[in-house]
Amino acid sequence: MRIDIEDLTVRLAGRDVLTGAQLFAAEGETVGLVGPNGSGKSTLLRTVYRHLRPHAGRVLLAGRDLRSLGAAEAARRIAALPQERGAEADFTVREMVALGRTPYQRAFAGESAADRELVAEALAEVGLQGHEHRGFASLSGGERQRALLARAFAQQPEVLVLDEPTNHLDVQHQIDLLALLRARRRTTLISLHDLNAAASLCDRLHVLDRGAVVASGPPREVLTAELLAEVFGVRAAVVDHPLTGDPLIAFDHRAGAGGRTPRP
Ligand SMILES: Nc1ncnc2c1ncn2[C@@H]1O[C@H](COP(=O)(O)OP(=O)(O)OP(=O)(O)O)[C@@H](O)[C@H]1O
Repeated sequence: MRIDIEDLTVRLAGRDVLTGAQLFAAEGETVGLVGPNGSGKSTLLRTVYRHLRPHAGRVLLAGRDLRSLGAAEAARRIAALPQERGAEADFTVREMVALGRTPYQRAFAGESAADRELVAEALAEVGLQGHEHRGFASLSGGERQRALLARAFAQQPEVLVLDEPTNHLDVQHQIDLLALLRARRRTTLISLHDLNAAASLCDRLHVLDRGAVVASGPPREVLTAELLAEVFGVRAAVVDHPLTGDPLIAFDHRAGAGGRTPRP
C-alpha cells in the first residue's frame, strides 16, 4: 500500500520541528530516513503512526487521509516500532506480541487459532521462540526490540513504520533484522542512524536536516562525501562494498568536527 507525505509541518512546543516534508513510499518500497540527532526523523514517523498531528499538510494511505481512518482500521494498516516505550512491565513476551492481533479481534472475542499461529510465527521470525513465557521487562534491550518487532509483524500491516529498529541489537541481530525486512518487502518507512545499513536496505533515502528534507534519492546518489560533510559534519569516503557492491561509507574516525559548528 502506498503512503504519501504531503507538505508536512509539525509544530511542537510552539516550534516547527518538521517543515514542509514531502515524500512517498510506493507499494512494497523500503524508504529510509537518515539525518543527525534532532533533525526530525522520529517526528515524521510519529505523525505517520498517528502519535502526533500535523500542523499543516497530510499523510495519505492509498490516497486516503490518515486522519479519516478509525483507530482500529489505522492499526490494521500501519504497525509501528516506536522509540518511546509505554507501560509494558507486566506482560509476558507472548502477551506483548499478541497485542498485535487486537485490532482484528471483536470485543471480548479472544484469540482465534489463526491469531495464535500468527503470534507463534512472528516469535519464531525474530528468534524468540522458547522465550514466550518470560516477562517482557526481564528481556535485554535487544530482545525487547525483537519482541516489539514481532508484535508489529503479528499485526500484519500494509505499512511498517520502524524508528531505529536496530537500536540495541548486536551486529548479527542487526543483519538478521535487515534480512527479515528484505524478505517481507512490505511498504516500509524506517529511520536508521547506521548509514551503511540504510544504504544496503533502502530503495530510496531522504536526508533530514533541521526539520527539512534536504536530499532524496537512491542511496548511491544521496550518500556522497559532500553530503556527509555538509549534513553530518563528518569526513568519509564512499566506496563499493567488496562483498555486496552496495555503497560503503568509510568514516574517518580520526578527523575532527569537519569544520562544522556543533549543534546546540
Ligand atoms: N515533545 C516535544 N516537545 C518539544 N520539542 C520536541 C518534542 N519532541 C521532539 N522535539 C524536538 O524536535 C526536534 C526533532 O526531534 P526528533 O526526535 O524528531 O529528531 P530525530 O531526528 O528523530 O533525532 P534522534 O536522531 O536524536 O532520534 C528536536 O529538536 C527535538 O528536541
